[in-house]
Amino acid sequence: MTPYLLAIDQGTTSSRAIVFDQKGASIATDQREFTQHFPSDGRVEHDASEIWESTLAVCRGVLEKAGLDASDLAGIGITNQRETTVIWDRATGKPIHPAIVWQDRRTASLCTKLKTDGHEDTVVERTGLLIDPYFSATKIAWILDHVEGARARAEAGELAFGTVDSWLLWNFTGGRSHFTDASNASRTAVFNIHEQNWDNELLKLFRVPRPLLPDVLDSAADYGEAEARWLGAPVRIAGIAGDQQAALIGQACFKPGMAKSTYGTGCFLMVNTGSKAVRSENRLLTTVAYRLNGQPCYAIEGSIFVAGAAMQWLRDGLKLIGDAAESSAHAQSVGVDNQVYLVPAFTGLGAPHWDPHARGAIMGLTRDTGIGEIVTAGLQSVCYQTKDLVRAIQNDGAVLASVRVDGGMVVNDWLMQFLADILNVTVDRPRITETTALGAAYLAGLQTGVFDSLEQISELWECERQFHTGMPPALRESLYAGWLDAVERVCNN
Ligand SMILES: Nc1ncnc2c1ncn2[C@@H]1O[C@H](COP(=O)(O)OP(=O)(O)O)[C@@H](O)[C@H]1O
Ligand SMILES: O=P(O)(O)OC[C@H](O)CO
Repeated sequence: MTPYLLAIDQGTTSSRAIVFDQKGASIATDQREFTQHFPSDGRVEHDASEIWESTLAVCRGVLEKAGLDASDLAGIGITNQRETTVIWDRATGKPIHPAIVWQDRRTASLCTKLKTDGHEDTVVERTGLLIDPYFSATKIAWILDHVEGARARAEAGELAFGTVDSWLLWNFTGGRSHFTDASNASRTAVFNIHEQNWDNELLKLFRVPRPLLPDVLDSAADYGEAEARWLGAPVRIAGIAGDQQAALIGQACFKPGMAKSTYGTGCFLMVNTGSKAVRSENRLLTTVAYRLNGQPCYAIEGSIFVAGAAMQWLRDGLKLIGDAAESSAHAQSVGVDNQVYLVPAFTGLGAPHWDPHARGAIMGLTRDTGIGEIVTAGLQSVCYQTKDLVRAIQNDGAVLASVRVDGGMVVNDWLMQFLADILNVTVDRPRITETTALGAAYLAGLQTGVFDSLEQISELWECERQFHTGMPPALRESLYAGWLDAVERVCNN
């Protein structure tokens, strides 16, 4: 059997494809950024066709770079930005509206109304989520209410909804497969994570017609075949997971208590809770980490909307840096204790604050504040936000001895050291930081027989560097107290 696996990582800002071998080593990578559309305050859209075209381009590109043909692949694993909502016409395969991205806040007032009407408890109980514009359900309703005739067409079964995994699968299979996996379904707010099916009462509450929805499969499953016209030969699509869940798998966090934190556009901390769906008392989410052989494994998740996006804003919006990597030099010269706080609530605040109306701020400015202080505060905000999550997790009773990190930001040593310092938790950076794609490859590998078991996968994980705290407790406390004060000022709750 051919040992290569193609992982597609369709992220918020770029589409990536990586070929892995049977040892989990990456053979070649291809990546393409695509257009971000910000039509007005709080709105974020993608062109779903551009998502598909960029994905196809990187799949072709990576095979060329690896010097492989599609027939050399055992299978494809797809991982994706989650919650982002695409609705398309089943007959033409064309989207009826731009994709509404997970960061989009346009449904904030609808969410407030649903909360005021007392529905949040049912949603938390059944889905593990909260009522927030972040999740797909209100985005689906918004499209159906704003595209002429869409609601009637959805009821009549003429339209299909998908998160990005389903959209890519539909395109790869020429419209033959309309599926998603349990981890992606668990981010829609209409999937009952305990019963593992779409919840009729929630579908009614959010006004989501059942005929729109894909069937939900295990994360390692036979999803269909990518047609030969795309990559030159048919290839099995054998694994799907939301990108944060895929990172948990790529980090081999298979045992309860194991945690990973991913630093890309946003930051997502996840702790495996095994077969138990633990309900957070501190406004964290309960989610499906993965489902294998019909058995769901659950996780607690803290989601932060802006992490690397703050660096992008400093680079592209304020033009204070030419490149995200320049942030390290600024931070090294400024140091940790500069009293400037940047709260990057550009699209509201996620866990544990959940305030869609909050907006960003920079506080503590003095006459001698310069570019360095602001850039450093941007980096520090990522760590302070993680501390908010870790505190919530610890208040829920979890013991976090260490956290495995990944994502584009973790190459920044200064950031990783400050993270360990402020969390007072050991930070483990793996040798392979492309864990999201790796997780998708592992799922496809499990289904196609390239990998036998989760135990075998666990043995492939290797630590590249550990960061231990060296910060005096009093400094940690005073820095964090300043952050809490800054956050309180931007919240409207
Ligand atoms: N050296 C660095 N220091 C700080 N941030 C960085 C560094 N290198 C990249 N980044 C940030 O990491 C993010 C990219 O991470 P990535 O995991 O590719 O994101 P995504 O998957 O969300 O598109 C960008 O927001 C970028 O600003
Ligand atoms: O594209 P990323 O890596 O920022 O991840 C997006 C998340 O899946 C949103 O929930």
